[in-house]
Amino acid sequence: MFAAIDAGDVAKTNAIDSDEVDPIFGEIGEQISGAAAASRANSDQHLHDLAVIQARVLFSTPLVFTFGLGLVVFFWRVLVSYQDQVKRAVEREAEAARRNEQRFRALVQNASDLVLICSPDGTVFYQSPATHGPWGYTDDALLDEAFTGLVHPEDTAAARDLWDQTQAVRGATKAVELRCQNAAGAWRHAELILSNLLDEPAVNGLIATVHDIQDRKIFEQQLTQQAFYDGLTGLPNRALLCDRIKQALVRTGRRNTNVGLLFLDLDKFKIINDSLGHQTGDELLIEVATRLKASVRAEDTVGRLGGDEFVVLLENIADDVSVLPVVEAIKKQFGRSFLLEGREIAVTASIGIAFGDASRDQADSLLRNADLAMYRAKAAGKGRHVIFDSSMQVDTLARLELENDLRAAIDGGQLRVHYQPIVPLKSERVTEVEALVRWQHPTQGMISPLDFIPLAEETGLIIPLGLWVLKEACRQAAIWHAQFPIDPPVVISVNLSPRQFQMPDLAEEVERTLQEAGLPARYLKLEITEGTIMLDVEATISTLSRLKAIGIKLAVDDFGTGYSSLAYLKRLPLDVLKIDRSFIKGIAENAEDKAIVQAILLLAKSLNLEVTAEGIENAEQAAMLNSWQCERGQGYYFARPMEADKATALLGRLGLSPLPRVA
Ligand SMILES: Nc1nc2c(ncn2[C@@H]2O[C@@H]3COP(=O)(O)O[C@H]4[C@@H](O)[C@H](n5cnc6c(=O)[nH]c(N)nc65)O[C@@H]4COP(=O)(O)O[C@H]3[C@H]2O)c(=O)[nH]1
Repeated sequence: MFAAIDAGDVAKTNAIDSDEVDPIFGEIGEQISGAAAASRANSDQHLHDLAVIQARVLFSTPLVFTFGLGLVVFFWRVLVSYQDQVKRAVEREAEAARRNEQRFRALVQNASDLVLICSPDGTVFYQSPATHGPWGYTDDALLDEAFTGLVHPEDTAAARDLWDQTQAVRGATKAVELRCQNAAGAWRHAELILSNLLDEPAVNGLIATVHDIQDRKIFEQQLTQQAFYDGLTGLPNRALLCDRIKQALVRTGRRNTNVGLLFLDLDKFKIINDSLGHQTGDELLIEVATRLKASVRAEDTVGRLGGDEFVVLLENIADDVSVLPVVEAIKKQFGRSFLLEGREIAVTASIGIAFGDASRDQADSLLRNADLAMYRAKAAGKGRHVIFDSSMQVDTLARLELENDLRAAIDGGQLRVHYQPIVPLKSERVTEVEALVRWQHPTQGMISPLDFIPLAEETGLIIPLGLWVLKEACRQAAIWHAQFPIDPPVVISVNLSPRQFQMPDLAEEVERTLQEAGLPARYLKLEITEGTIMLDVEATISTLSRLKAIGIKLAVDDFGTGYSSLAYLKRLPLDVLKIDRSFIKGIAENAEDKAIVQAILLLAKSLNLEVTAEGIENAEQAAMLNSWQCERGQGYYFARPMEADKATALLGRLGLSPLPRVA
């Protein structure tokens, strides 16, 4: 049986009766059958399970497939989207890079800066195109050149220094201001910025950026010019002058020398400025500046303090005498007349001189001393120079005091008008009186107008002062007319100063004064000096015409001293020429004076003007002038100026009878 089993002969095996084999085999067989049945059942269960699984699988396969497909699609989409994103990012970066490059290119091409890349030995191996900027170099103009070739010879040392400092330190950036030449050959102010990029593989050189700062430099220079130089003449102004004086004083200590300071003030500048206009005044100042510079050494400083005040600073002055050649040179320059508005005008300057050294002086005290000396020079007459001495400080204080006193005098009733008769030489009767102002000073007594009229003119006090005199004289004349019915009534003559003559409302002011006084205009004569008239003939004609239209008589005072142009003279609406007393003085003994006076008389006749001779001091002069047909005379020979009550008494005594001699 076992053999049949072993041989796999199932049929034979099955045919063997189990009992014949062994009863035990029955048990075994049963057990096996049981086991087989169990096994079968088990198998069936497995098969069933498998079938279930199979069914489940069969049932779930489409789901899995669908799910897997979904995953694939999902991942595909993710992948595609990621790829898109990456692509877009790459494109964006490429675009940004392209734009950056375009921008950089545009910047470099259109930048006004010139950018050079140089090798360590300073040779240019890259040059930005700078054709359109201030530098104007074409693309390769500077290639293979040393970058210092651009730099101004005077700035080459600074450029080399910058190069050495920058080249020594990798990554360093340094800058310096210097001048560089552009393609047209012009030198321009530039800021040279050097960056050491030798460690940068893409560059491997030193970048030199040449940045144009021409405009800024010019602006800076303008600011400096404005701060330290006079805008009109270009000369150092007060601030710079003071600084130079300070420095010069410091140097005196080291060199054991002196500083010499000349303080110049133009004589009569105000008159020129007011009458010929500010533009002409400016022209004069510019010409004065030029002439002053021509009078001194290159190392000396000429400056302008303002107005018509100039200063000359002289260094290394051994003694007082060594400034005199400079003073003479300046005077020589002023010896030539100045051509202003086509006219030759003589201008003089008063010069004050002060010396200083570091041990005792400071800039401002030195200036003040020179200024004081200048005032002394002015007082001594025009065109003079005076050297400072300490006594002048006292005088200046006195002058300041005088100015204050004069202000008080005008308001405080200290002014008086004195009257000097003017007589026809034939009849020697008083037909006219000249009003002459006096100052009754509370402590100094009677002060002559010669001592305060120039000060009043300078300070502008002449305007209120002159108006007061005019009012007082007209008031007095009106009283005399009422008191003494002489026929014709006495004429009152009043002086007008240059400043008064410039008053725009002069004619109106005079007319108002006449009305207030009740004096007819034909009994007022206004005297204007020849100098005032000739300053601006056109303006003079207009002012005189307005006065003439009111009916006032007009006289030229001090005639013969003011270089009148005869051509202009005949255009002026004048009535009288008053010959200056300096000519009358010498007529008896001086042939020249005699000839001048005769010529003036002839001229007056041809211009249809009457003549008054001033300063007649004796009978001989009166007789000579009378014989030359001079109409009128004034002078100590006839009468000195007198107070109003004395003049009133004189007029009352005289009536129409000749004047008794008072001198
Ligand atoms: N040596 C000498 N001198 C004589 C003789 N006869 C008259 N004089 C002086 O000559 C001056 C004549 O006045 P002026 O030429 O207008 O010269 C005047 C005038 O320019 C000015 N002045 C006087 N009063 C006024 C005024 O009210 N206004 C203005 N703007 N100036 C005035 O002051 C100047 C001087 O006036 P005064 O000192 O009063 O001097 C007066 C008078 O006293 C003489 O025979 N010999």
